[in-house]
Amino acid sequence: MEWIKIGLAKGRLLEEEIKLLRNIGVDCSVLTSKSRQLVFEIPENNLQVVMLKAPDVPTYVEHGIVDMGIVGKDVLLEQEKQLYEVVDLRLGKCRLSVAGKDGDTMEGKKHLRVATKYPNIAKRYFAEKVQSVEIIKQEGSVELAPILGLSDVILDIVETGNTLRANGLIVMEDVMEISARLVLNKVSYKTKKDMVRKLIERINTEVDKQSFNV
Ligand SMILES: Nc1ncnc2c1ncn2[C@@H]1O[C@H](COP(=O)(O)OP(=O)(O)OP(=O)(O)O)[C@@H](O)[C@H]1O
Ligand SMILES: O=P(O)(O)OC[C@H]1O[C@H](OP(=O)(O)OP(=O)(O)O)[C@H](O)[C@@H]1O
Repeated sequence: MEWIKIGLAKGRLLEEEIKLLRNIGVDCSVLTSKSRQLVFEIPENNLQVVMLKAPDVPTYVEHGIVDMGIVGKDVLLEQEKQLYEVVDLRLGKCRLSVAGKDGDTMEGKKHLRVATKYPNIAKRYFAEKVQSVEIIKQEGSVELAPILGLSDVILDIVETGNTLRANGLIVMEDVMEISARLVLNKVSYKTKKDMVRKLIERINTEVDKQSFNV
């Protein structure tokens, strides 16, 4: 049997990813079990599902270990892997923003210290603004950096704004809107064309239906 292999980001996007699969007719009962299993087979839908850490999704897709994957646009922009981005799934919506201490300004700063989990995005963003920067790579709790004096600003995800507010920070500039994307291995698109196209079509129809309902 020919399988379509799909890599899902197993963090905060997972629930919405599973809902999307369920809505296009995939039997997701095995995926909702609380087991530590990472690879699942759903033979009724010829689907193999692999649970990945979000930043690893593009790597597995680029190498063709999975045919397709679901991951945030932020991760795609940071990594710039060789793959096709085929559908904006309009889930996992948030923004990438530059934030700093309430009352601070970036104006007139000769050299700006930027703490972020997204060093490549930050480098490109500030280069375009012709702003000289020192990028300080973080793994999490990025909001701490300006509070404790490690950086002047952060470039990070903002969803509700709760984390910024709770730490006395404000958005200084919005960089871009983010949502999850369906991405495709370039070879799978050719070798599994019919299966892949059908799946993309079903996903597209479902995304349009959801957007219409909003
Ligand atoms: N409030 C948010 N914070 C972070 N990511 C968000 C948020 N809202 C939506 N996203 C999207 O979800 C993705 C985060 O998924 P991920 O699984 O890495 O998050 P996580 O559950 O915070 O994982 P971890 O704690 O391991 O970093 C981001 O790449 C982004 O596209
Ligand atoms: O605007 P909000 O709704 O508050 O969401 C944004 C926060 O969520 C994310 O952090 P996460 O929870 O992933 O923790 P982390 O600091 O470990 O990355 C992100 O890095 C922000 O800190």
